[in-house]
Amino acid sequence: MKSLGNIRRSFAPWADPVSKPFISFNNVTKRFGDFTAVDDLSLNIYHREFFALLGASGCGKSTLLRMLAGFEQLTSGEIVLDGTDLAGTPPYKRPVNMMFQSYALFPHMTVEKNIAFGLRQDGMAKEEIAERVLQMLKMVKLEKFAARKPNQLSGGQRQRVALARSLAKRPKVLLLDEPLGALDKKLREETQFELMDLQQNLGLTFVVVTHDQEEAMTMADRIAVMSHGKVIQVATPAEIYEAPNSRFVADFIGDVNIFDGKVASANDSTVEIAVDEDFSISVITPEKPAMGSSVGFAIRPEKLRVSRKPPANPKVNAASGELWDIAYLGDMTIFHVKLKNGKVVKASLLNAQRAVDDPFVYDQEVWITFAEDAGVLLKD
Ligand SMILES: Nc1ncnc2c1ncn2[C@@H]1O[C@H](COP(=O)(O)OP(=O)(O)OP(=O)(O)O)[C@@H](O)[C@H]1O
Repeated sequence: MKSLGNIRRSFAPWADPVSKPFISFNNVTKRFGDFTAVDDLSLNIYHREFFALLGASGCGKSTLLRMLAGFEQLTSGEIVLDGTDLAGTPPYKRPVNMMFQSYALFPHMTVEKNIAFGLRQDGMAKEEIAERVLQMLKMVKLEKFAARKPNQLSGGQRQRVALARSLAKRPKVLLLDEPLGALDKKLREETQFELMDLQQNLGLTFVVVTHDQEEAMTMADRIAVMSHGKVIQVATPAEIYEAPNSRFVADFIGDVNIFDGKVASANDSTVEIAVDEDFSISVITPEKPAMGSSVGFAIRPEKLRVSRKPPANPKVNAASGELWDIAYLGDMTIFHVKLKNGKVVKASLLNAQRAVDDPFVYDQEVWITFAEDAGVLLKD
């Protein structure tokens, strides 16, 4: 797994002030009539990065990819690749290739011919084509299937042919629009890791569009979360999850509890938020919200502790309630706790032990507590 590899751990060109972006979207806008699909968007992607564009349907992520590939003209702004403004460069002359869904394979051609197609069009010598195709077949582990037609393959195999075909021309950048959309869960997960290996071994830059947050979290070095043609946050999966910059991102990625309140006090590092008369939240944050302003506090279910005993200070970072629902999922248990103020919060507990002496039961009075650095302040 890439994320555990030492090489990858130190891969962070975006944090290095001397490294130059490989792809830059500078103030890119795309309008269809009076509808703005991409709105004054700026974004940098680095060489060898696995970059994911994540967002709900219609947020503009495919349009962004299609502009990079050259299938769509910009209304304004520029896209720079490796120091060159791409305006005026037709799609087939760009050093990018787009991987289409598996159904874009030619049904009457064998796997081998499908992979060779682009190379032939480019007029590559026959022997060279044969060599390249074999290399691609090995890479996607389909040597034995070279002579089959697409309809004689499984969905996953077809997907791998589509991948081999799009990599055969050795593009500097591979664009993938929902590449694993057609696959079932298990195959999808396997293919995710294959894609990550390939990208790393070939030293390519991948830009993938997906609406599947788990997929983006698994594969990407960084994720851009998009909404209504704008980028809301660009960060590593861990940062997106642990330090969402907005209510939108906190809510979009994973499960979250959000509390609303007003800023009651603040010092250099800590802000106190009054939620109601029995419950206030002390949070360590670099944010400097105005006194009395309305803010939110986001905390993930696994960061909440559930206990039967009241904590030492029951007014700060602690609230009591009733165990409303218990869902045992095997590896973890999810608790829904209905607080005194009526709000239902979600807490998850890892089942690290097989048997528990004194398990939680429904309707029991419990306390949820959390640490000062367990959640984030949301100013919007
Ligand atoms: N050719 C077009 N003419 C008019 N509107 C378009 C055109 N292409 C896209 N749009 C609109 O632009 C918006 C963004 O489309 P886009 O395909 O980029 O979304 P997306 O985020 O990729 O969504 P999905 O996940 O559903 O593919 C949508 O509201 C879409 O209806």
